[in-house]
Amino acid sequence: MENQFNNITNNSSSSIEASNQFSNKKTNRLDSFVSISELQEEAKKLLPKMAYDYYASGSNDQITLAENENAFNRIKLVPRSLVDVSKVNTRTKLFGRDISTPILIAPWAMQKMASQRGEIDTVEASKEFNTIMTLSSLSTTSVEDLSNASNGNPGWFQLYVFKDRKISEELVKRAESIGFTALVLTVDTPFLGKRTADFKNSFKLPNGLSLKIFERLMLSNLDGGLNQYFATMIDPSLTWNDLKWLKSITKLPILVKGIMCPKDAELALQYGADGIIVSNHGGRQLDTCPSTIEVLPYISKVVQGKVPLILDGGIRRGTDVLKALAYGANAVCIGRPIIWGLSSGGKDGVLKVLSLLNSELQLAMALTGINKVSDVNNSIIWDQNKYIKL
Ligand SMILES: Cc1cc2nc3c(=O)[nH]c(=O)nc-3n(C[C@H](O)[C@H](O)[C@H](O)COP(=O)(O)O)c2cc1C
Ligand SMILES: CC(C)CC(=O)C(=O)O
Repeated sequence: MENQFNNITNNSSSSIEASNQFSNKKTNRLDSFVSISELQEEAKKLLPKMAYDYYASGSNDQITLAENENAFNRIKLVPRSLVDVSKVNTRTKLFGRDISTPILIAPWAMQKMASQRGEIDTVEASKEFNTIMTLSSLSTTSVEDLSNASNGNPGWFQLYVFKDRKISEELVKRAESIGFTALVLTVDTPFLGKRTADFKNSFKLPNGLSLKIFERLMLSNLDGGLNQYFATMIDPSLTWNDLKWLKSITKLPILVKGIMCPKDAELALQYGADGIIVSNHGGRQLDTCPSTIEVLPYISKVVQGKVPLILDGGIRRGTDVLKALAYGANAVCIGRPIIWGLSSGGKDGVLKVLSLLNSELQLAMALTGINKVSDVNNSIIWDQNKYIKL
C-alpha cells in the first residue's frame, strides 16, 4: 500500500528517479513536503514579496479565491468497501493523446520569477510526467525555446487576443508550426481584475526578464503597471464571432477558457469550440463569482460530453481532482500548486507537485472503489436525498 500510493505509478516514474540522482540534496529537501500547502509556505519563504503576492493574489477581497478551495471541502465523498482496487490507474486520453494523469498544467504568466529556467523547467517536468502544459501568452520564454526544450512537443498554447489582430495571427501560426497541439483562448479577461497587492507593490518584472512574445515589439516594459499594460495591448472588444475568425486561421483545436455561465457554454459549442475550460482565472477576475466546482455540474449538463470539459481553480488535493471528475470534468488544470512547486525546487519541484497530487488522486480512487478515470461518476458524491428513503 505504502509503495503503491506514495510512489509515482505512471510510466515516467523511472526517469523521474533518474533525474533525482543528480540533485540528491534538493530531492531530499523536497521529500519532506507532504502537501501543497507546505510547498506554498516554502515558496513564500523563498520568493521576493512582489513575486509571491502576484502569484498568490486574487482580485478585490479575494472571496472567490477562497471559495474555490472551500467549495471543494464542502463536498463529501462516499467510501466504498470490498471492491478489488489492486490495480488503480490514473491514465486517460485527451484529444487522442494518452496521458498518465487527468491533472494538467494551467497557463500562468512570467515563470522566470519562480525559477531561473521558468517555463523550461515546467515543460520538462510535464513531459517527464506525461501530462500537458499550456504556455501563457505572457511567458518569459519564447514559443521557440519552449518547443526546442520539449523536442517539438510543447503542449498547448494560451492566447490573449491583441488589438492588432496581425500580431495574434502571426503568433498562432508560429505556435502551430513549431508543434503546439491546441490553442487555449482565454475569454474571461477583457480587462485584468483588480489585484490590490500588485498596486501596493507597484508590480513590475524584475530586471533582466521580459515577456518574450512581445520582445520584438519593444513592449516588454511593464512600468505603467500590469493593468495599464494589459489594457493597452489586449482587445476588450472580442466577441463570439472572433472564435470563427480564430478557427479560420488555424487547424488546431481551440479550447475556450474562462467559462462560468451555462449560457456561455452553449454559445461556445454553437460557435465551434473544441473544448471548454470552466475557470474563474483562479479568483483573479470577477470577485464574488461562484467557485468553479459549484458551476461545473450545470455546465456539464449543457456540454453533455460533446467536447472535452476541463475545470481549474482551487485544486489542492487529489480528492479535489476526483470530485471534479465526478461532477463531469474529463480533466483538471492546476495553477498555483505548480507555481509553489517551481518556486520550491524548479523542475523537481513541479514533478513533486504532480506526483503528490496524482498519488493522492489514486488513493482517493481506491477508497471510493474506482479503478480507472472513465469509471468515475457522481455516485461517489454523498447526497443524503438519495439515501433518505432507505
Ligand atoms: C500568477 C498567475 C498567472 C496567471 N496567468 C495566466 C495567463 O497568463 N493566462 C491565463 O489564461 N490564465 C492565467 N492564470 C490563470 C490560470 O490559468 C488558472 O486559471 C488558475 O491559476 C487556476 O486556479 P488555481 O491557481 O487555484 O489552480 C494565471 C494564474 C495565476 C495564479
Ligand atoms: C500578466 C497577466 C495578464 C497574466 C494573467 O492572466 C494573470 O496574472 O492572471
